[in-house]
Amino acid sequence: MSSDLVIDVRNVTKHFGGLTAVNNCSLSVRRGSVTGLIGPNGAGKSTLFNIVAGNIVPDEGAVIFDGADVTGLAPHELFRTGMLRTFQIAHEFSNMTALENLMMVPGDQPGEYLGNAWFRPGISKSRETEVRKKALDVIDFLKLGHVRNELAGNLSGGQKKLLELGRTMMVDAKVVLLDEVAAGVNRTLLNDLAANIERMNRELGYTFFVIEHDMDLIGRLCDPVIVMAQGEKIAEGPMAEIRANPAIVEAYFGTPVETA
Ligand SMILES: Nc1ncnc2c1ncn2[C@@H]1O[C@H](COP(=O)(O)OP(=O)(O)OP(=O)(O)O)[C@@H](O)[C@H]1O
Repeated sequence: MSSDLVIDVRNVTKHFGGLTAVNNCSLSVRRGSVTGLIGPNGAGKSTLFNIVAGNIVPDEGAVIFDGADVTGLAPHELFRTGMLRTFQIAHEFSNMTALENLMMVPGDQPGEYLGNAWFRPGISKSRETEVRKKALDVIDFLKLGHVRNELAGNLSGGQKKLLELGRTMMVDAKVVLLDEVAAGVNRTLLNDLAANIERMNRELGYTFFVIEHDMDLIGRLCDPVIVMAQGEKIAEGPMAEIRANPAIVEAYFGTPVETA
């Protein structure tokens, strides 16, 4: 075990019936890195990601998070250890403002929410003030001040993604799992989103593990990039190296990966 590794996937295998989606796969995410996971369709990326996030229990192998074996823990249990996956803002939250959404991030206890005395009559005023201040800091960091009182349901696709990122900042995640963050976001907002991920990483020290089909985004954000194919890790390195490896590009992408 190395304290440098925040996620350490060891010899993980997952079968679906007769199909081996993840095959004795080992990979790790270094603390402070933005690590990308790429590979062709059906390579096993989502399955591996779901195993790390606690949504799927592997048949074999272990997931070590921050030095502790977390194999088989449910997502809410992982949440409490500091591993967070961004999800689309749930439907019931779309009628709350951006600021309220941040204040509704779960706290340490199951069923507990950090903020908003309206939902938790017992919450102390000072606690609510503290959570509100934190939410405002997050809004400020992500430059969402102009929409802080806008209902989340009315935000643009990119603004919603920023708000999802903001929710991870409310609980000081040790690692953020980002799943297809570019999907449905236009280029301009994607730039904004990428810049914020970079700032969270460089200025605040967040670690990211990113699964993404957008190679430009992967190239911009991630180092290292891990390549999976047929359930196994086949390469790891800076995107420039991955792109320059004709065997990987041709065998696993079919066509050369365009340079950003
Ligand atoms: N719940 C499931 N039941 C049965 N087979 C599954 C299940 N989930 C994934 N698979 C299969 O496992 C293999 C790996 O799928 P997975 O979704 O992990 O790949 P991926 O690399 O994420 O692909 P994509 O880039 O297309 O999302 C595929 O052959 C897929 O059909």
